[in-house]
Amino acid sequence: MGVAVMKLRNPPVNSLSLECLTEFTISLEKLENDKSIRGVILTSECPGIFSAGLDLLEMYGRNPAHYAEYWKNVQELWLRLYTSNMILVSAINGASPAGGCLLALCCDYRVMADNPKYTIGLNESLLGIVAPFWFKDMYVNTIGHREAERALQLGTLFSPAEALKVGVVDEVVPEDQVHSKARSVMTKWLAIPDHSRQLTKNMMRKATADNLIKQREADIQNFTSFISKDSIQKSLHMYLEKLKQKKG
Ligand SMILES: CCCCCC/C=C/CC(=O)SCCNC(=O)CCNC(=O)[C@H](O)C(C)(C)COP(=O)(O)OP(=O)(O)OC[C@H]1O[C@@H](n2cnc3c(N)ncnc32)[C@H](O)[C@@H]1OP(=O)(O)O
Repeated sequence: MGVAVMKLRNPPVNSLSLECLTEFTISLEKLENDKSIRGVILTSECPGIFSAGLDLLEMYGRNPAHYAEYWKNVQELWLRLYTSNMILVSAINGASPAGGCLLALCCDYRVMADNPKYTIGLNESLLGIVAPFWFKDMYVNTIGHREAERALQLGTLFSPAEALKVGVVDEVVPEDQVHSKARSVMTKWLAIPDHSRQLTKNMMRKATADNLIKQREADIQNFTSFISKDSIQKSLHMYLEKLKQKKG
């Protein structure tokens, strides 16, 4: 029925390394250019993890040129996903913090597995970093200003039930039904004529995408100088140590 399933596979946690981001963007571009494909189901092949978000090791201990290159690719993937003409449905079958949540938010519909161990949200402030304006814009578009304001400041990671309540996801289903539900949602969306659905999507999303497009270079500069700061590098170091210690 012209539907592709994209499975993220970058063990152990599907972090979005530079290589992973680049491959993702290229695959998406290929699908976008394949006229037989009308929809994509985005999911993960890593057990229990949808995506751990941006790769912290791409943002820690590197040089400014690397940070700039990395951020340019983060922007590129986001723009492609957010403005895709295809129907995107995410089957969120695991934890989905920060950049993982960002991927899901780009989709037209989000189905999440009902497992309280899986959380989702933009938790950047917990890491001592700040979600950029275009992450924030998409959050506001999805859950409204007040909820986004609170969730962004607190770095809230929502359980599936909370995520459903606040509107971060559209549906929560038993874990073994995530993929079948994503497929049935896709079938419903495929019944809508492409041209009217695409024009409507574009109307809803264009202003948010244009907001980044018109200041991409400044956003890269801003990221590079922010992430290069000693204080921010220290925060990332502490966060990485905390992740290690968690293992015991
Ligand atoms: C204007 C400036 C703007 C700046 C904005 C920058 C925006 C950033 C957005 C982001 O996406 S930042 C990344 C945020 N991600 C997280 O906070 C997730 C952190 N990870 C976790 O919470 C957990 O790892 C998990 C995903 C819930 C999985 O838990 P699990 O117990 O299954 O695995 P771990 O033992 O914790 O991890 C295994 C292994 O993977 C490493 N790792 C985890 N997450 C990342 C990551 N995002 N990047 C790189 N590496 C990661 C972890 O350190 C372990 O490594 P080890 O070597 O095996 O110890």
